Amino acid sequence: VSLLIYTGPDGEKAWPKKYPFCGGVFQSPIDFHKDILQYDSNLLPLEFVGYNVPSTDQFTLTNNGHSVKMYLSPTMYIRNLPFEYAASQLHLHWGNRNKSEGSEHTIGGKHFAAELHIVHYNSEKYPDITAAMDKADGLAVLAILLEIGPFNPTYEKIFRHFRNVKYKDQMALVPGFNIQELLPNRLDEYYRYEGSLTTPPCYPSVLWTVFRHPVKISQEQLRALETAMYCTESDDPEPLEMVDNFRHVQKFDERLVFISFHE
Ligand SMILES: NS(=O)(=O)c1c(F)c(F)c(S(=O)(=O)CCO)c(N[C@H]2CCc3ccccc32)c1F
Ligand SMILES: [Zn+2]
Repeated sequence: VSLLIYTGPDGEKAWPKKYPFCGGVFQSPIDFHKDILQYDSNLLPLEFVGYNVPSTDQFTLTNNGHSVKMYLSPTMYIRNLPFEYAASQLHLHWGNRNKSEGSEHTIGGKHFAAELHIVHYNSEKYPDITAAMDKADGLAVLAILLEIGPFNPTYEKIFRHFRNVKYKDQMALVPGFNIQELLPNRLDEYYRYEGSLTTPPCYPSVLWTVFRHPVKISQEQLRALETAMYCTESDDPEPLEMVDNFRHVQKFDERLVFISFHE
């Protein structure tokens, strides 16, 4: 998927033509509203191993033309899921400077400003993410909803590098830090459902964990996210701003979302 388009004639409605799974079952994202939620007391707080990466290590941040993503190390993994899932990368979805409503998942029909995804693969069953990404039990993605509040120094450890990945295929090195600090405080309160990748090829291979509580970043940090990057390469005569890179919520019939908390 070179220049993944979210809007216009080649937008998300056209994805199924080239990527059949995008028109298939178990598609993400979805809206969480009360009549599809069911409390499940077996949903334990997630445990993270190796997330506190020393600053002597470095993560590669890159602009891949439709998101900004940071590669993580497979020494980072999640316990307390059906299998052990090793970290692969994190990336973001956002709106635009006039409409800061770029989250993919919504709660009661409400969009949040943006959404961080940390993509993991089932390292117990598969050697790498490429082998795992089209398997029903292949991926686990953590989703953190972002909203406006005070300046967030942990997010700034990534955001400060946006000026060096403005254009497609540019890269920057980010000193290691504790990735768990990107998550909300209540790791025990989340939505859980079986869904898909929200970009082509849209494989229905993702165990989604969407944390109940949003994390706050400042208006300025959000503005930087919404205005820093382009989908196009640095020498492209017609630059295309990287904005509104979120998929709209999908139909969710006859399915339930399990919640680890009492409303
Ligand atoms: N919202 S999401 O979590 O569904 C999701 C994305 F939204 C997204 F943009 C990407 S990607 O790596 O930028 C490009 C995918 O083709 C991935 N990347 C995943 C999917 C395929 C793949 C293969 C190797 C490494 C990462 C990924 C992704 F899982
Ligand atoms: Zn994503």
